[in-house]
Amino acid sequence: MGRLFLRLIDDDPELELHAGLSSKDDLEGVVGAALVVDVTVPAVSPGIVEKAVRAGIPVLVGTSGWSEPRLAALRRVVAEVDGPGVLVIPNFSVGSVLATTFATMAARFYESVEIIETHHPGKVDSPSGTAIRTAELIAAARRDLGPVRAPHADQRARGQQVASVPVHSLRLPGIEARQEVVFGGTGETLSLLHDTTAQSAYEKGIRLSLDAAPTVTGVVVGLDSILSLGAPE
Ligand SMILES: NC(=O)C1=CN([C@@H]2O[C@H](COP(=O)(O)OP(=O)(O)OC[C@H]3O[C@@H](n4cnc5c(N)ncnc54)[C@H](OP(=O)(O)O)[C@@H]3O)[C@@H](O)[C@H]2O)C=CC1
Ligand SMILES: O=C(O)C1=N[C@H](C(=O)O)C[C@H](O)C1
Repeated sequence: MGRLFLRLIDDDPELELHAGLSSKDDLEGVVGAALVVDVTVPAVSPGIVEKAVRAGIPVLVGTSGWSEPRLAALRRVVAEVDGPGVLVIPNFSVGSVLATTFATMAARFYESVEIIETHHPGKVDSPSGTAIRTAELIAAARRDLGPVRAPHADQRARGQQVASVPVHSLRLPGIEARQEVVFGGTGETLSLLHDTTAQSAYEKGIRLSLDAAPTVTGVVVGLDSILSLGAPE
């Protein structure tokens, strides 16, 4: 992802790279930048983002692992500093954010829903950030209806529950990223499948996010927040 960002920044005459940092570099390297982009690993992402916010620099986060408790802690830091905002994008693919939006729309109509996410074997975290975000939005859409029905959820093979939604993670060669949200109802199922077949799927969302992030206030989450996803007129 870092390399993809470097290429897109290089291609854009409006943008200039301040510094490209890896795990071996000192974080002081961000000082003086107009925007920090964090595409690292969930274990270090909160520290990087907090450092940038406290240095007065807006942040675009693509790293996974930003569940609601982590976002709540970040909101407190951003409010305390009363400075730049943070744009957190769990998935830069337009198709993925549409699929998550459709899943949120369907959530109130089904008692049962489970998520199957499949990624390349190099992915270090599970469940994926996209699956966590999707499960949390489904639970929020059903807030007055209660948790989803997940029978025998205490058995390990039934997946990890995120906001009551069972999530099953597969790591397989031959796959970039895929998520299927399966709803079960009376005499029917509904499956919403999104497949990322190449990293080029992230390019449009990255360009839009680089444009939007410097002027964001507070903590803003999701590509849907900067896209117009309303129904056609
Ligand atoms: N939002 C989205 O649409 C997408 C998000 N992602 C997420 O983005 C993240 C990165 O993915 P990906 O690029 O595939 O992962 P990689 O493992 O290829 O890259 C991780 C990068 O993080 C760097 N890093 C690790 N630790 C630190 C540290 N302490 N300080 C600074 N940099 C560090 C690594 O540096 P080094 O090379 O020195 O180890 C490396 O450059 C993941 O969380 C992934 O889930 C991925 C695809 C799409
Ligand atoms: O690591 C990846 O590859 C991806 N990570 C993000 C996630 O955890 O959801 C986004 C996308 O699924 C690719």
